[in-house]
Amino acid sequence: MTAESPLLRITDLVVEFPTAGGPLRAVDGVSLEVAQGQRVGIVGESGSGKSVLSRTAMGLLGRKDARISGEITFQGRSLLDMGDRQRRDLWGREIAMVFQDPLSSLHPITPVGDQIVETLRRDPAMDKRAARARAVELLDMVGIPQAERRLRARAHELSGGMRQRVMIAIAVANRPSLLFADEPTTALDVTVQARILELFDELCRELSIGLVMVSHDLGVVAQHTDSVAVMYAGRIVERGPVDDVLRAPRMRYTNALLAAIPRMGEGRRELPRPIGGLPPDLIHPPAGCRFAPRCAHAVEACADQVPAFRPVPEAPSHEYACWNPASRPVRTEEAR
Ligand SMILES: Nc1ncnc2c1ncn2[C@@H]1O[C@H](COP(=O)(O)OP(=O)(O)OP(=O)(O)O)[C@@H](O)[C@H]1O
Repeated sequence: MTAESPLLRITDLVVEFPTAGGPLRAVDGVSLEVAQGQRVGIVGESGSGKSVLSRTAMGLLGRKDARISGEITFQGRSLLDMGDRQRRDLWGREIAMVFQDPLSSLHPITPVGDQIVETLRRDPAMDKRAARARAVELLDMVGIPQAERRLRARAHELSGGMRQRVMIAIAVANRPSLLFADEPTTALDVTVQARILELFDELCRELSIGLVMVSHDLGVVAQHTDSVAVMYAGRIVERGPVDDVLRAPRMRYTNALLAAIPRMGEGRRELPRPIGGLPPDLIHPPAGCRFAPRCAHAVEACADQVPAFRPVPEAPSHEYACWNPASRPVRTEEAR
């Protein structure tokens, strides 16, 4: 992550929802940076705050929806203080999004080609003819065969993988600098998933797009991101270059997440070990380390003192928040 001018900078973000039981802090003091062309993964158990964090960073969740404090800047401009119109201008041009379910994002009746053309024509310099030619190029670029013919197809006439490719073509149509992908391949079968993830890799490399990928799948993040932030109960508890964090995790929860991955066909001897216990109540979270009540390695400090981020001495961009960290890689061979 570059310190000078990241594409996206999130500083001390808190997102709190009012609920009948009291304020629920879904994101609690998160800071994160994404540089141009950098692929950042956000991982964590269900309910850890990944989607709320990314939806707030995209500007989909704002002060009207929740109590938000902290700062989010995109290319130096504050996203939280931006008016709706300015924000809409950014979407589809500078900031793009791909979600799990393309059917709900694509129009059911309008041919996909027209939907791409419409996105392209947000640029006033783009006439209809040029937009159509560019739409063919885009479908071709995302690996849709017979692109010219496919322009006329409607969403339901395409397979799940093709629909996700169309969504990606729309997302990158105006060469955004930042792309959010929330569980982008979860609904797809493994082979299609691999091709789509390779496509993201290519797009980030060739168009220098910064990518924020939310995923519960550590294997996907290990192979298709440069750095990773591990979330637990609204906080980032470990972060850094993906190879360091997932090969040599220090925070016990990251270890537990890795141990919980089911693996097939690798001749493994150990069975996946699901994380015991339940995530904490975010209205009344534990006082110290939030993972402590479920952690087999908890020491006295964990119960009432929040662990601060500490760098790993031999790899200082790898940081973790744990009072009793793993002293060396515990399950190195399983990280990938
Ligand atoms: N609009 C809302 N009002 C109240 N609570 C909410 C709201 N949206 C999310 N939450 C709560 O915020 C917490 C974080 O949710 P979030 O969806 O970000 O988790 P996640 O890590 O993305 O989970 P998953 O992997 O299941 O999508 C959860 O406890 C969730 O119930």
